[in-house]
Amino acid sequence: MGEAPVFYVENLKDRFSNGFNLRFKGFETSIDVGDKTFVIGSSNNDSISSIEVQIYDKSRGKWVIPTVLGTEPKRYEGHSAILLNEDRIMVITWGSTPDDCIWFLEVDTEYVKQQKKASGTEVVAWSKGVRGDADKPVVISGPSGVGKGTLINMLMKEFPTMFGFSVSHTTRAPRSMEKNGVHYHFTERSIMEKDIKDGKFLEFASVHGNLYGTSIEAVEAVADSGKRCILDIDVQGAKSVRASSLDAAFIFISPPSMAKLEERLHLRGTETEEQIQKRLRNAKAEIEQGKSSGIFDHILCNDHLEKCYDDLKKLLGLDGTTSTNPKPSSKGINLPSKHAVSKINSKILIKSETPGSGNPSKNSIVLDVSLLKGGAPSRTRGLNVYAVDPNPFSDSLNGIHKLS
Ligand SMILES: Nc1ncnc2c1ncn2[C@@H]1O[C@H](COP(=O)(O)OP(=O)(O)OP(=O)(O)O)[C@@H](O)[C@H]1O
Ligand SMILES: Nc1nc2c(ncn2[C@@H]2O[C@H](COP(=O)(O)O)[C@@H](O)[C@H]2O)c(=O)[nH]1
Repeated sequence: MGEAPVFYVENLKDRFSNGFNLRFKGFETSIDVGDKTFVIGSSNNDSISSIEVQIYDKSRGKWVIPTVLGTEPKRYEGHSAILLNEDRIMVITWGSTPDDCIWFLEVDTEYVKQQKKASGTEVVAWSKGVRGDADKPVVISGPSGVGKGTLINMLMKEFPTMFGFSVSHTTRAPRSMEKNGVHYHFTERSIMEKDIKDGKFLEFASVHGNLYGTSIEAVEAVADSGKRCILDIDVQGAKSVRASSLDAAFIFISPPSMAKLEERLHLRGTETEEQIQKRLRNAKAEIEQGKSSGIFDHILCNDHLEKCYDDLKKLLGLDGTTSTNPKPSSKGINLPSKHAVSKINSKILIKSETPGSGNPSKNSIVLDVSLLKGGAPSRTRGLNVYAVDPNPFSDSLNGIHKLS
């Protein structure tokens, strides 16, 4: 069954020819969501062009400038926009690189609703689209010394192209073998506190007397590399991530006994006796919470390391029953710079607006958004992009033949 293509992009200048004082100097699009019109426009200041958002509240007849969360798209020549699921606007920037051209402005997702409630203001949030099928992040938690880091290192060594580590920030001093930017971003408390206040952290917690936290940027960096993100965080952090809109798998590692945990901390030799005792006191509460709070999807006991590692791999589908070959990549496909966008079901057709510009496979692209995962406050994953051979007799996607 063919359906009429839906093209929501309208030019505000045609629609509101007078009366509204938009501060955009260049290109803008407007999208209606319920009783609000979201106007996305370029504001040019000499060399830099970035995207800004204004909302027209039709029921109140008022313009609102929302709080904009997340990193917004940079430098573009123009953009197309289309509404998805009544809660996010897909923005395709013109002339950006393949890795940087698909963005989502979330206007009514769970995350945005939470932020609106918390701030009492109008909020929208940017999330960059990442091509491909990277699986959801994995949160690994458990008491200090249980072996989280050891298990994660084994995983990253065996599957280097599959997993990426979310490098946390901490105010604790580096251990002798630890490198800044690799094991942690070692930082001063005042700087970290300011960044937390500025909304740069997905979660943070005071752990054993120091501040630890996962920046949104750390998780985004892994998603951008196309890898599955692994977070090594304490139980309080896991609880915060669980309450956030980051869709993740939560695994708790428990020790075989407190005596074994103490022995491991002593053998590791990275803390003073006083610090070890503090970590052991905290461990009791963490184990209780880990096992009973319902935060975690899975609990693994790290008694014998190899056995625990095998169990972890099974949980992650890496026990040989699932292919670990890299999934086909759509990373290299360029979107036509100036284009028209239409939507049928979960497929967005992008057609070049530059006539006679050569190979049709370069001009017509389909974005399949049926498997979107994640979103603000991190990346939106699961975007599949392919070139198509458009049927010249039909504007509907029924006539499209996949090329790649
Ligand atoms: N199953 C195991 N049996 C014996 N020793 C282990 C086992 N797993 C890990 N270890 C050892 O225990 C010590 C603590 O492990 P690791 O540093 O990985 O713990 P962690 O959970 O990451 O701790 P922290 O939260 O403090 O960073 C290390 O010396 C490691 O080699
Ligand atoms: N809530 C968070 N906890 C974190 C983060 N990074 C690490 N951790 C946890 O802290 C303790 C101690 O770590 P150590 O390196 O000092 O031994 C451990 O349980 C980690 O899981 C974070 O970003 N957020």
